[in-house]
Amino acid sequence: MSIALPSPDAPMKIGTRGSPLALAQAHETRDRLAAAFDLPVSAFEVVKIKTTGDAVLDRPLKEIGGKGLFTREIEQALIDGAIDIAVHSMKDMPVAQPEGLTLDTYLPREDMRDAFVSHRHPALADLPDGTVVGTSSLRRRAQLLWRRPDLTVVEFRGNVQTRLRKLEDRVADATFLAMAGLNRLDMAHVARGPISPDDMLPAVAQGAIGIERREDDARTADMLAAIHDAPTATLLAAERAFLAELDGSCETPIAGLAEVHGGTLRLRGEILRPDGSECLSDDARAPVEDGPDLGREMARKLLGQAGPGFFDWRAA
Ligand SMILES: NCc1[nH]cc(CCC(=O)O)c1CC(=O)O
Repeated sequence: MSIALPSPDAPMKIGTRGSPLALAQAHETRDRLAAAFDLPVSAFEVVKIKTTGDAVLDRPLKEIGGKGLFTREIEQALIDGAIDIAVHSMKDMPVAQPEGLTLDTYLPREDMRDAFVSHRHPALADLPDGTVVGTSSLRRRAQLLWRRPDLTVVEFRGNVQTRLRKLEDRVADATFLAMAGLNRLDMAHVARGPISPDDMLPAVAQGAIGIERREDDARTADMLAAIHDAPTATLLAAERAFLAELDGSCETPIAGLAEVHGGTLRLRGEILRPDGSECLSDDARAPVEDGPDLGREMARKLLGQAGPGFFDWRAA
């Protein structure tokens, strides 16, 4: 196989959102590609793209609505040929991609756990009755209220830096962030520590970076194959099959986590009512290659337990 590699004169264009975390993820992708092909980083150009989700900061995400809030403009740039690859947090990605695009390259998964962040309280378990916590994640809100109905949850939008400032301003006394994001920003020190998945099951695909390309772009496909992490793909195949069968989007409180130990895949899944009044969960094991089947089965089982009405609030 011989492929024409990108060069400083004809760089590969890497599309990304402009947030510090998105840029860190784009740079990690660039550095892995440069290392794999012994290219200078100047053979790559990082192109910042503003999305609807970045532009609208004054409303809760669920009100702006729609799938692909943080991805639509980036995927359009890919389709238009303005960029060659797009780097995404897999947890923000819908299960299906637009016609003509492929999303099947993953970097090695970072820490998939949520982090507890608070200036005033050392741990989630120590939060006094009635503490005000901030999150814009429907999943974290529902999980917190399920375990701790006494807590007051307030909307907390913005990037990591914005959220930390809101804690300082005492808009809330604790918040939750993905460990992966903090690690990639070299900001793990702002967390009191990771939260065990037993206490807060992470979002499907949390901590994984995915790289999207045009389906018919063979050179890019060949290059991406060199940095793809197959173990991460195994985990995400199970988790995203679970999500797909639930027809999940960012409007639905869903959690899912796959892990492989000794050749066996363990999948934990959870669906909740947004107000935390009900939580349905499952925990099952299967041979590694059966992860997607296990994900679909688990989703159907939970949907069966939920019965009609569980997701009715979505229609409102
Ligand atoms: N919804 C925003 C988002 N998308 C991905 C991450 C973190 C990185 C990751 O999970 O890979 C975050 C921020 C957060 O949850 O703290």
